[in-house]
Amino acid sequence: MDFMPRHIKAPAKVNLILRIRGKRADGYHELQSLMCPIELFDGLWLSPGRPGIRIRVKNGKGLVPENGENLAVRAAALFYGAAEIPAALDVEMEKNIPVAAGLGGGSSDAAAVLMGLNAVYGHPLSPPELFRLASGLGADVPFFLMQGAAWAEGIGDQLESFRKIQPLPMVLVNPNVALSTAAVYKNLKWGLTKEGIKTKKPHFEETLMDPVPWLFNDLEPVAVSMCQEVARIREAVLETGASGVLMSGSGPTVFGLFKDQRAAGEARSFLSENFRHWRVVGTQLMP
Ligand SMILES: C[C@](O)(CO)[C@H](O)COP(=O)(O)OP(=O)(O)OC[C@H]1O[C@@H](n2ccc(N)nc2=O)[C@H](O)[C@@H]1O
Ligand SMILES: Nc1ncnc2c1ncn2[C@@H]1O[C@H](COP(=O)(O)OP(=O)(O)OP(=O)(O)O)[C@@H](O)[C@H]1O
Repeated sequence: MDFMPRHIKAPAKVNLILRIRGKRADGYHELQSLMCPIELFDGLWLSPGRPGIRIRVKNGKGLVPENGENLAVRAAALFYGAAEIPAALDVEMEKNIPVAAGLGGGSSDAAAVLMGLNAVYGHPLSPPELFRLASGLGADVPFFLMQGAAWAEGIGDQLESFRKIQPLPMVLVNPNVALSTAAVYKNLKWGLTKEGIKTKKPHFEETLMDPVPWLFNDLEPVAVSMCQEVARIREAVLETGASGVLMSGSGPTVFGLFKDQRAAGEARSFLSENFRHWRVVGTQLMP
């Protein structure tokens, strides 16, 4: 089955709130999180190809696998299997989202491929079927099917759309060090019986007006203990006048929120000029 080549965009995310509630017998952690897509995208070209699934990574070579281990390819393979369509796909990936960074890049690529292929083949899979495939690929993947901010519980798979967020200006700083999500959770050393604090789902009107007082991440001290740069970045971003600073997900990327584009722009210039070994990106919460 042929289709017209299609370009799709896969956004990164930040966790504005991330509370770990406990550990399940299978090793996964129960959490509560306010997750929000941001305006930083990987680009993916889906084109019909010879039988099979191939991927070519245009930039960031060596950062992500260019084979069947790439989450985009794994997602495509699951899609073709579930839809009972013979696989024939070329994927070209422009990797802009830092890898193993707490920004959910691989998960977003996977969700974008699931939705993109479902669209080009005329929606053979229902939303619950897509959701099931997404859950099998990783805890963060279902969130990216929501295409907007969401309140997440369970291991990140019980999702509720959260009203549109303000397009708040933000600066992301990544120390150019990869931090494995599995290692960060492991270092949390959470007992099976221990119960974390249960957070009430935040009141969305208040949070959306100003998320700063709500910013919280249980994994931040763990990541700091594994990568001291996270603490240095936090300090440096706060010194630029950010109204709030937090590490995203399992890190090590830190984001700073700013009251307007001008303040964010100045902070971005200052940080990129003075800390050349960090990757500094200007972005905003996706409205
Ligand atoms: C840190 C977050 O990004 C916050 O949104 C997610 O919880 C991580 O989601 P993810 O990267 O999609 O995670 P997966 O790829 O499913 O799992 C990677 C590893 O992280 C750990 N993991 C992940 C999610 C979760 N709720 N509990 C966990 O303990 C597990 O050890 C797992 O082996
Ligand atoms: N398309 C992809 N993009 C990014 N990483 C991928 C991809 N496919 C496979 N991977 C592998 O997955 C790992 C990290 O994935 P990812 O970038 O999603 O982590 P992350 O941004 O830290 O996610 P999280 O926010 O869930 O912590 C790396 O080891 C990388 O090689």
